[in-house]
Amino acid sequence: MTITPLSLPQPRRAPELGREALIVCESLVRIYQTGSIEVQALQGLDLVVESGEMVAVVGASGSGKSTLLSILAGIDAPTAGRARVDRWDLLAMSRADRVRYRRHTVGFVRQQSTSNLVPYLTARQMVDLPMTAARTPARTRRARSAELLKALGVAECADRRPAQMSGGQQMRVAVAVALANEPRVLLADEPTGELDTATSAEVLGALRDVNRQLGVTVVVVTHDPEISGKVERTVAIRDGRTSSEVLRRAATAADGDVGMVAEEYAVMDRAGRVQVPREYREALALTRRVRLVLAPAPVAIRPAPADRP
Ligand SMILES: Nc1ncnc2c1ncn2[C@@H]1O[C@H](COP(=O)(O)OP(=O)(O)OP(=O)(O)O)[C@@H](O)[C@H]1O
Repeated sequence: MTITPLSLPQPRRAPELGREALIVCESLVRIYQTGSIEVQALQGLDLVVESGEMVAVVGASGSGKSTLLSILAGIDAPTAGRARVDRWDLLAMSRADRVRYRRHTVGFVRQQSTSNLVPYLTARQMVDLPMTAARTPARTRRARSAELLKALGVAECADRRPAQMSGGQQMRVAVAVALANEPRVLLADEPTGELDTATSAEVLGALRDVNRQLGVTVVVVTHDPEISGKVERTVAIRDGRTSSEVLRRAATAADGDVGMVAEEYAVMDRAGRVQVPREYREALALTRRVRLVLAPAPVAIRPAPADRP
């Protein structure tokens, strides 16, 4: 019997994953242990975010989105794998490093706007608080609070307490608080989860401004198609792994109109594993064995003859 070998081009050396990136997660694992029960919230997740990007993370309930964000926020520690943000290795941080990291490198906004805020403080006092903890001089603190509240469109709330603000204003003040110490990364967990459509659009606008005008890298976990459909990159998590990504870019049509084009990509991990989307598997009747073909496209995936109906 003769076996036709695959004819492969000379291998190119794979570059190190995300060497220049701001956020790199590789084969990230988080196992929660409750009694004798183990839950694998993250099962080898890969994620690379470049400095200056705005990325939405989507996925079904329980897929591991909040776990990922808590790890990136320095609140939770991974069980295994690699996670680096800026110069920080999130698996090897001391307690003191973790405090520094949370104070200066990342800002975190939670879903309930009220849980981000202190009920008896004004917006100005709340933005001041993280800077006081970082021993920023009073004059700089005053200037930065005013600047941030203005940049987020809530300057008129400076002397108001949370109860005197709308849900959208509370969320924008929470973003200002998260940005007080000039972090490079803003992490937001379902920031529009409790808001109506108009207010959600307002908060999305604020996150975009933070990204584009202040140059902060934004990672936002969301179920809200208003957010995930409007950012340049949406990463989907399934069962604790990144399964696919949608990239959006502006394109000019033949009639000269500029519109957004969205392209979906499957994500391949370091071991070369790709999850073929269910629609493709069903449409092509792919089951257990598949045939990989190198030409004419770089790689085509076809059903193995025996698996064909
Ligand atoms: N502290 C914990 N202890 C035990 N299990 C946990 C803990 N936190 C999360 N889990 C489990 O880990 C898995 C992932 O949870 P996670 O909250 O990250 O999902 P999610 O995608 O954010 O879900 P949702 O969209 O509902 O917020 C779930 O099965 C969850 O029950």
